[in-house]
Amino acid sequence: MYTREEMSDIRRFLHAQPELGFEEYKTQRFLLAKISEMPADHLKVETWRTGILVFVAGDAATQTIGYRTDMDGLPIKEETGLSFASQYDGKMHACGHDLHMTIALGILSYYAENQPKDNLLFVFQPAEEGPGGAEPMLEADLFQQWRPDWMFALHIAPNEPVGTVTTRQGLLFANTAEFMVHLGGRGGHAAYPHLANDMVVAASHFVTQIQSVVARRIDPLDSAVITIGKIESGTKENIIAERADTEGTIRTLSAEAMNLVQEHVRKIGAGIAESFDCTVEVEWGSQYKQVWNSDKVSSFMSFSEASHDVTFKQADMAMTGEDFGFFLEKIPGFMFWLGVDSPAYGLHDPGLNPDEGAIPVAVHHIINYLNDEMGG
Ligand SMILES: CC(=O)N[C@@H](CCC[C@H](N)C(=O)O)C(=O)O
Repeated sequence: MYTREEMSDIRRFLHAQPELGFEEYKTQRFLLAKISEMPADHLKVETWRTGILVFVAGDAATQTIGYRTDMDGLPIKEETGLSFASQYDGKMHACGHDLHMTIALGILSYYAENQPKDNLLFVFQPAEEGPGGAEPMLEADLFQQWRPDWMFALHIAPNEPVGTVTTRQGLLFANTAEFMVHLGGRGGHAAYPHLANDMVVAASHFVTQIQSVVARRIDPLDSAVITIGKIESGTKENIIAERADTEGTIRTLSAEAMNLVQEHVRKIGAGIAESFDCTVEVEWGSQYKQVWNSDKVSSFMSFSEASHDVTFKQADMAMTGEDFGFFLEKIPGFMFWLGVDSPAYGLHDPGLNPDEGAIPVAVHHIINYLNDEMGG
């Protein structure tokens, strides 16, 4: 089994070479190389696109338990100043997937040396940040052949100290939908606005108006978020822009609220086209299912509460999204947060700097929990 230092080396190597969704080629090669160094007697290893599945055969199996990690980085320029910072300009592991992969490898290295009683399936899943690897992976014959009876995963929590795990039964993460809105009008000279059709102004109205959907269309006792993370428009201060392209994401606690927000984004887009006499195209990107923890989470919560190695806290619902929700829609299981103590720089922040002390904490806690679940 890996030492703390070996796991730190693995994490730093992965951190230095983040790759975007379905481009995790070097990541996959590195993980396969690490797995190939482990005793292989009871392991079966297969690749699926840029992901990997490792089936660990139990010696008296009555069930298969799945453990999933995501693999991709984000299009963010790293600003941590760390010695092992990203070597790829404009890409960063800013959501902790480098830690998630290291923890999965750490647990796997233990079970490669210590055959478990039950079967285990280690799921190295690409493209969590987008376009979404969970849904097609779940449908793949390879996954179905080893389909686990239940499965779980973790996500780093920058706002919690190392040694803390938090989760809850029921809804943990929100429903999400990415959208792109393209507005097209007529460009022209800045001095003659009446002869043009300014898409900077149209896009500004669109962005402002959709905020009223959350304030005025959603039941205040329900919840929704609309964030526009990107706007591209124009070329120069004295040229009226003929195009504006916006990208955003919707988060809701309920499927009903998601349908309602999507309907109003479409309607507001059509209204902008009408009032600004321009064209509008609303495009939908990946849409993730909520992360719903089944009652399988209760054994993890009571095990963690009783554990001397971690402090357990009840989690609140979060508006983050996770395509692990697709697995949990079909297979019972749960997700939990792992404290990594980076309160000043959260998820998707160029300064995110998780404490690596969380890696051995997670590896040992999960091994202890799995052994307990397998009756060991
Ligand atoms: C945990 C986390 O940060 N997850 C991402 C998931 C991406 C969802 C999707 N690409 C979207 O933006 O709708 C998150 O942004 O919550």
